[in-house]
Amino acid sequence: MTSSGSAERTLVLIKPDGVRRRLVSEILGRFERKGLGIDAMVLRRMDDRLADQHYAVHLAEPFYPGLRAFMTSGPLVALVLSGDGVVEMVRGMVGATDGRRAVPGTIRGDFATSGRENLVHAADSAETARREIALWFPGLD
Ligand SMILES: Nc1ncnc2c1ncn2[C@@H]1O[C@H](COP(=O)(O)OP(=O)(O)OP(=O)(O)O)[C@@H](O)[C@H]1O
Repeated sequence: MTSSGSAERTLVLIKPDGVRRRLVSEILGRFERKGLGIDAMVLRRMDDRLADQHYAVHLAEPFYPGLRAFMTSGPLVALVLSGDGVVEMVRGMVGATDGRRAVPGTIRGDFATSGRENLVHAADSAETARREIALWFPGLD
């Protein structure tokens, strides 16, 4: 672990498809080469309870049961990235939700062809990032 003081932070997940497809270093490398800090990182599985907490806003969505089954289907990599403006910057690097519509040059645009198995999650606001970091890395300084 490294620490980068009080810079803005975001929570990113390299989803189970990213681990299965051996894209962890590719995805992580993009964030590193961009110049973002890695403040915390772990390989772990999401269980149903954590999925329900992480995706609380999506519990009632028709796609949620499939999303939960996918997100709990294997290990994923959770990480906290830091840097000025990192929340918006990382969302831009990840690209549109549906890999079929994501622009080339983005992670999903380059590597995903699915609306569900889209490789990466990134918090969508500073407030969401704080909530998700507390969920995945309780006690992180
Ligand atoms: N219509 C759908 N069908 C299947 N899965 C979906 C659909 N919409 C969203 N998902 C899945 O649920 C996740 C959360 O949806 P959301 O709308 O928050 O997308 P996002 O903000 O681009 O993605 P994330 O929150 O994972 O960064 C998506 O990343 C995708 O895996």
